[in-house]
Amino acid sequence: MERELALEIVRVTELGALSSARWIGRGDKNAADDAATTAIRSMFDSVSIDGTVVIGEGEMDEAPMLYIGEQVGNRNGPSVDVAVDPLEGTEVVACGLHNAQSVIAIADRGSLLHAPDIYMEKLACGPELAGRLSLEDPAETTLRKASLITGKALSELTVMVLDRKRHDQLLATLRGLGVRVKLIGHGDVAGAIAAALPDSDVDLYMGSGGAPEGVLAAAALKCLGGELQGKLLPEGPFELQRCLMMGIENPTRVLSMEDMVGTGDVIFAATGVTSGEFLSGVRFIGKERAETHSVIMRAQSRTIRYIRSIHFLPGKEIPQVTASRPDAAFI
Ligand SMILES: O=P(O)(O)OC[C@H]1O[C@](O)(COP(=O)(O)O)[C@@H](O)[C@@H]1O
Repeated sequence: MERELALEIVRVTELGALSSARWIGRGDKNAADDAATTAIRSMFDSVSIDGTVVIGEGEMDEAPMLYIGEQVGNRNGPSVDVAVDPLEGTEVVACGLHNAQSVIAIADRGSLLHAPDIYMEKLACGPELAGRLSLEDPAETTLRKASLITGKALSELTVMVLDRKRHDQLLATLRGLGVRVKLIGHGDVAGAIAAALPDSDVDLYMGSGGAPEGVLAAAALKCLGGELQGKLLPEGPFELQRCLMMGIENPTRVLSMEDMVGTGDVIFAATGVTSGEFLSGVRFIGKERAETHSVIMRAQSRTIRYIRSIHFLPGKEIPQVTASRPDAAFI
């Protein structure tokens, strides 16, 4: 993949973020998601790829746009798989909370795992720990190994975890060991990435979240030299069947980076919608301008590029919040 493609991709996440940011704090997560999806779908038409969505807004019968199998791009470029979450953190935007992003990863055709929309157990870490931990180990063993490898005392390790009831047992173990726990309300793509950024204070990301988000995070971690191991958690025969239909033969085995993102090049881009672990959110400046913060990374070079953009809004197709919404009077 040409490196210039990274810049084309980040333009797409920027527009997704700008469009959904109009909906911050308006209590309407579907409208926020629709705005990002519509913007990203239209912007993809100008991107120089022959892309197929493998992770998107759902199956063709569930989603009008960015559905699994949809062709995107202007066909004037490489054949790639596309994983896209137009708005990672729909609830976050609806409630005006932290950690929402527009996220896209592209990789050579056939590289990205077709992950069903079910939960996945995740263990993510940075380059120092990559290849040296196992999701099969109990949490305590993982922490003790991490402590030995990094030379940090258990009390100096920081683990990021989604704040969910289902993680009570994990949290009890971590607290019992004396490690520092950073809880996040939503947005585990950013959470997993935090474990691998060179300037981050997070050592590990642990716990379960969405499987599609797991693949997106794995794409980012590949660009950072980190690792994400995942284990799908199908609940009941329907979800199990869904895994099989998506070509995952043994749905409960541990999935490696290679299983999730292949061995070739990957480009990952994200733009903050609300401020989070490593990206600031959209800031509207007066009536005509808005500022965005994005990251673009490429596995081949492992450069991490942060882009701050000041957009001139009249020149962009950003859907307005419609007058029928309760707070439209303030727009
Ligand atoms: O809220 P749950 O059911 O625990 O699911 C966790 C998932 O939800 C998120 O926090 C937000 O997902 P959405 O964008 O679908 O709202 C993900 O980052 C995470 O993987």
